[in-house]
Amino acid sequence: MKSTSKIYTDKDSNLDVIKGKRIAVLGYGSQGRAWAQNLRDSGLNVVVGLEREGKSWELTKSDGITPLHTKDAVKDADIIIFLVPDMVQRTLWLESVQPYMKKGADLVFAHGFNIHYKLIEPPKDSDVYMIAPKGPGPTVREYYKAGGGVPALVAIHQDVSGTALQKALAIAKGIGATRAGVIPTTFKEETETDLFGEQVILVGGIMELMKAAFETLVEEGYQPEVAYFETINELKMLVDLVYEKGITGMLKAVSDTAKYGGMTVGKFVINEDVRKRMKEALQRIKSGKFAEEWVEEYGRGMPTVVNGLSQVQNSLEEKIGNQLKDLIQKGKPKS
Ligand SMILES: NC(=O)C1=CN([C@@H]2O[C@H](COP(=O)(O)OP(=O)(O)OC[C@H]3O[C@@H](n4cnc5c(N)ncnc54)[C@H](O)[C@@H]3O)[C@@H](O)[C@H]2O)C=CC1
Ligand SMILES: CC(=O)[C@](C)(O)C(=O)O
Ligand SMILES: [Mg+2]
Ligand SMILES: [Mg+2]
Repeated sequence: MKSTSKIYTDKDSNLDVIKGKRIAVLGYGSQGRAWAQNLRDSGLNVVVGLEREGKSWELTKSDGITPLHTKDAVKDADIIIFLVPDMVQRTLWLESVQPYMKKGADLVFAHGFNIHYKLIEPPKDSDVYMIAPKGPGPTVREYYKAGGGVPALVAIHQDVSGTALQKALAIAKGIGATRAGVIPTTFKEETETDLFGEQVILVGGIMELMKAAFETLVEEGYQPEVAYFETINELKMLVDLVYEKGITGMLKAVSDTAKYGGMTVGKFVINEDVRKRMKEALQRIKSGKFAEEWVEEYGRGMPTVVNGLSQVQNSLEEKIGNQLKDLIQKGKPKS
């Protein structure tokens, strides 16, 4: 184990290093919309670069930010931030950024995928760095507006100017991340851990665990509504406890019966075999096999993602969840 050498906060970062510099945020989706608005509200000079005048274009304007065609946005930009989907970045780079950008402009990422797997090979005279928020875009915006911030990782791939870290921390401050904390990492560590996290726990692991538990109860004849509350809806309340008070806090809030059952049966279900598979999943990420497979899937129009989404949408648990939605919302505290 090697712990972090430093956690950066507001006092380690200074917006002045990038004040007045022209920042082009490419893409206006989950992260792009949050970053552009947070950076603008932090007093920085932001434009948004988009390929087409469609939905994102209109949204940008209605949020009070100037949308430009990508090539016009990058033309005068000092800092170019890639916030389009990972699989779109290479083509965007080759067709609309590289030929038009100012020599030596900074290239900035929110995830290391394209640099780490060498889908983008940046020019030698650019600073290349990453600020990777550890949370979804809408949360990055929501926390910032409320005076807080979502924690992030920073990494430097190329530091030609000698000031890449200061600039990365200034952007982290501009999006609110230093109000929480920013941990230094490498493109390799961020990419591999981010992919691992979303595959085995945050997205893949939790989703399959919820589905498997729900279906087990329903197959055994229990009412789907009861199964939904038990295996899907209540998860948020327990995760919230972990978020606020740690695993210990969660354990203290549940009954002794749940503590005993959880401690013994948890290990029986999530056993050594599961850990072996987690290692296998990590191995596929480290070897580049996962990246290769994903690039190929994307090239075929993402059939697995499209079909998977429609299967989830049409599943019994989603139907039950939708039926119970009003009732669940009614019980939530109004804040
Ligand atoms: N979604 C998230 O919460 C997180 C995302 N990231 C990273 O942030 C980056 C952006 O991801 P998201 O915000 O999820 O992207 P997204 O999928 O929300 O981006 C959509 C936006 O990208 C643009 N776009 C989409 N397709 C395009 C195309 N074919 N050509 C040109 N522009 C196109 C449009 O402006 C659209 O609004 C990625 O590197 C991702 O790994 C990092 C942390 C969390
Ligand atoms: C939200 C986030 O951090 C993820 C799961 O890694 C992603 O959306 O790629
Ligand atoms: Mg992530
Ligand atoms: Mg991710």
